[in-house]
Amino acid sequence: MLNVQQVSGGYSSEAVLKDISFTVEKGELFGILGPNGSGKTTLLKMLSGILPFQEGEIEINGKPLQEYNPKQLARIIAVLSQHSSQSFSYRVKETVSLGRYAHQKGLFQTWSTADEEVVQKVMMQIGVSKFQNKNIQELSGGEKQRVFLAQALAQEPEILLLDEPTNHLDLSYQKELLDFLKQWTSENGLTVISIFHDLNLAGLYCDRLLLLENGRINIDQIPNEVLREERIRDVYNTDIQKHPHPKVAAPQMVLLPKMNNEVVDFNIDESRLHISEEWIELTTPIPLRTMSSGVIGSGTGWHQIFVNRHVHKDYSCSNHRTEMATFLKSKGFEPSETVGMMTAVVLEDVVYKRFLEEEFSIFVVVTAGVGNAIDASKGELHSFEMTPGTINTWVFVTGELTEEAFIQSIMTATEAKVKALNDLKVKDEVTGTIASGTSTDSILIAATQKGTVLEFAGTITPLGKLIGKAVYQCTTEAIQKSSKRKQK
Ligand SMILES: Nc1ncnc2c1ncn2[C@@H]1O[C@H](COP(=O)(O)OP(=O)(O)OP(=O)(O)O)[C@@H](O)[C@H]1O
Repeated sequence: MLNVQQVSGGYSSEAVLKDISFTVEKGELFGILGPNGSGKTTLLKMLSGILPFQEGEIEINGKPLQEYNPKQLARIIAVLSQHSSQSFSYRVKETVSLGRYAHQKGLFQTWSTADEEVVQKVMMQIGVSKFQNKNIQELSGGEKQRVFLAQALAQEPEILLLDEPTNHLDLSYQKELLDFLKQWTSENGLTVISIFHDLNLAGLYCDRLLLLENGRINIDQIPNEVLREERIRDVYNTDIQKHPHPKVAAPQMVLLPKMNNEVVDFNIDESRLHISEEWIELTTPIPLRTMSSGVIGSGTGWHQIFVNRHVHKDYSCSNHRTEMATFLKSKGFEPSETVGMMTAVVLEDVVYKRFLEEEFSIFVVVTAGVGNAIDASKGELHSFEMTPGTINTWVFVTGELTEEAFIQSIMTATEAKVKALNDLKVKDEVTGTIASGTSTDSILIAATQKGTVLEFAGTITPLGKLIGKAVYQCTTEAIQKSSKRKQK
């Protein structure tokens, strides 16, 4: 549909764009990225035919751009630039109707029924019909943007060129506009070429991205390939990190603000632990990076309060998250800052241990009972039942863990727990075999993310060795304590 071959050019003798080649297929949502001054707007101007280029060729549907006259070009390409400062005093419908200019025929450019139909349809689709009789000056920035989009679409173009379309739009309008453009590309075959400053929106919506750097193409590829950490860090000269979007298979980049990585001068030990009959609590002076399976605060996050709450073994788990959040609030804990777990174990039987290495320390807290012990390899012989957690393991680390180390910490802690059950010969009562855990165990790994970088936490790494030893000892002692209590 659009073919750009070895285009170079700019505003004077010195070329702004150098040797640009790419193609865009019909129905693609194609994003143009690049730092300030890299040539994005210049490229868009050349594609729309308003800025001549000195070398190369731009073809639309196989025909060179220069061979189209302005009216022919306007039937193929519509441009939505940043209109926010435009001050024409037209009514909304008149503004949208200007988009029909290229389609009007004859000497007097008469307004046809077809023109009226297109304008009405587009206004309805974009949601501007309701203020069609208002003066455009009376609209908000977001509403104006929608009117100009309606004008561009009333042109019934094959290609829509956009210069930062989401600029000035609030979150919900950004999403609405891009959802809408995406829908038009897939349903109506519209080709959209748009400049983006927001890499995350580009990554989320575009089929392909072209990254410009100093007037040249750095890469023209799918978003996941273009939005690589090293590349974006180099081209934009800033510190960023890439993460997967939580719901969609799209890359997301987060900025890393300048941080002071001062050594933490607080310990995580028993002095921070408060144990009552109702709950065990540990609070830290700064939020810790967490990975957990808690009822509240599960997944990865940053949390400052850690609560292990005692509930009766017949606790109804039908609405446990809401009930737990209400409980936390009633005790003065902010649920968004808390990792909260539940256990039917008597909290007095908690076991905790702290181990120190030269550069880091760990503090492990375990509550354990084995009333519903299960052999994980034979779980299928059990019916599914939600019961409050029985072995709850907390691992606090003063150090900076990589993502890898977080996951390995969970593995190491789990392996140590399984070994403790194995050595104590805890049995799965249904299968009669050695149990590997209980049906609702929970785990928390929480790290200060300051000080020593701990890259790994496998069983023979410095961190893994401590986690394995501490979890094994704590779990063993906690099971022994609760078993003794049962025997009494
Ligand atoms: N009308 C003009 N006359 C002369 N030089 C220009 C003109 N417009 C832009 N330039 C120069 O061309 C280069 C590329 O500008 P362009 O506007 O294409 O960059 P951009 O990537 O769109 O930047 P931004 O992200 O800041 O909008 C810049 O060095 C700029 O100074």
